[in-house]
Amino acid sequence: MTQEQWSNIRQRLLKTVGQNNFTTWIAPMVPGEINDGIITLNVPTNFFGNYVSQNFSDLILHETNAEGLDVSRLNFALAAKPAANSETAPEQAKHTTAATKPPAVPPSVTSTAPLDPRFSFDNFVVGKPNELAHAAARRVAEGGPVTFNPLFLYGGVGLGKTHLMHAIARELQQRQPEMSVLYLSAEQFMYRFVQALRDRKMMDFKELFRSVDVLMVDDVQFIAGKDSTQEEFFHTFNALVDQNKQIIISADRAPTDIKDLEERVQSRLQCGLVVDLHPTDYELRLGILQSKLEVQQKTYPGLDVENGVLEFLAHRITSNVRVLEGALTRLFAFASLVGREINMELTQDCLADVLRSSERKITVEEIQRKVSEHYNIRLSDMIGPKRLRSYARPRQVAMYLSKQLTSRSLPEIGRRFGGRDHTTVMHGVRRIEELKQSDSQIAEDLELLGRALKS
Ligand SMILES: Nc1ncnc2c1ncn2[C@@H]1O[C@H](COP(=O)(O)OP(=O)(O)OP(=O)(O)O)[C@@H](O)[C@H]1O
Repeated sequence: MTQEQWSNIRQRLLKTVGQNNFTTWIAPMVPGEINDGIITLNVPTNFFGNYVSQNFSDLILHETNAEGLDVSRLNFALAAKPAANSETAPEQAKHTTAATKPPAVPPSVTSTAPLDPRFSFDNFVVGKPNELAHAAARRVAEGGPVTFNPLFLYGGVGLGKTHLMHAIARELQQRQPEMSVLYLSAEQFMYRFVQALRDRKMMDFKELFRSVDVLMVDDVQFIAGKDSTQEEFFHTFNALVDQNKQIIISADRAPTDIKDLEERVQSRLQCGLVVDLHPTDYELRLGILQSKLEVQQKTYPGLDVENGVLEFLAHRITSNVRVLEGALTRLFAFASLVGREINMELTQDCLADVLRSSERKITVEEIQRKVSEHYNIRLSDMIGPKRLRSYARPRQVAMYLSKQLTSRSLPEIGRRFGGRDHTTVMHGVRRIEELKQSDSQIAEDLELLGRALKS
């Protein structure tokens, strides 16, 4: 880090922590190296390091990142020589610690992030991939005795985690309006925490979070690597579980797969019910499209969709529900603008970019794996030098499919087949092209493999 960068960070910290805190806690620190996303800060005493770590680390991280530095952790090391100002630090520390105790102020009113009215159970389409998550969410939304705590929902991007969280919150509020339900993203949790530190309102913060009946935190993976936030989250979590209050968490992966999440936090997150939303299948995608179609038709009455269009979209757009939904919205907007009906031609025109980017990229390695499984030979034999027909034919099939289904050139394909020459690949491809016409078994194998790879 350059001197100038550190000086910018210090200036911003001065504004957020105030002159007193700055002189006592920030000014004496001397930055060291940044390694693997960890910045070393040299501090005069262990006590000093602990205090800064507990009270200011998220702020420091935030400002360091704002300066464009890729830092996810702070490491406090004892400075060889006392840093400037350090002699005065312990004395001032006492004052500051005392000063951080806030005056007794009533806790602020519990407020939730606004709930999206579109996200209710009524318009959540259930299929095999999400039925367990849906059932668990429904159970929690009934608001009965707490049976699993926390409920941990996870799944890839755009598979409906936030939708289910909002649906639970809405349902709980409707069934039991007196219940205080706090829904927020993990990012908002962190910013509230940092703000409470800055404004010296930690007591209010703690009281607010410990007084709710249901706490819902979306995208918890966000706090990974943010040590003080994790610590505070851990205490909040424990306090609520102790009081038998329901906690619902979502993340983009399972607790054990969240890197840089403390082990104790991971283990707490797993002690209730962990359910995942699997990637959608064709039937679920079609169901979702049909339900979104009704919404679109209310906005654009009279606009019809030709048979086969929804099926085509469900087949082609497999990445996530958000993209699927966006595609339908765009189709309707486009059709109503140009005054055309929604048929296959319009769909191809209007969604060319989405359809192109959602085409699955098949790799040579995948092809090799599938083909060797199909012919029941080892992958190493397919790539290796053996020339026996029982290896050579599958190898040629794999070369042919690699040419057809990937954008790799012949030399690139050759390199992936044990460093073979491009002429060998060309020969293999031609041989299979010939056999495809004369050998019905080969033609059938190609058809089957092609379909399996594209699905
Ligand atoms: N089963 C479903 N039925 C109806 N709509 C769905 C379903 N699954 C997802 N959606 C819709 O897809 C969009 C994306 O869902 P959502 O925001 O809940 O995803 P997410 O899993 O929270 O994604 P992210 O990881 O990006 O936070 C929303 O508009 C949501 O309504």
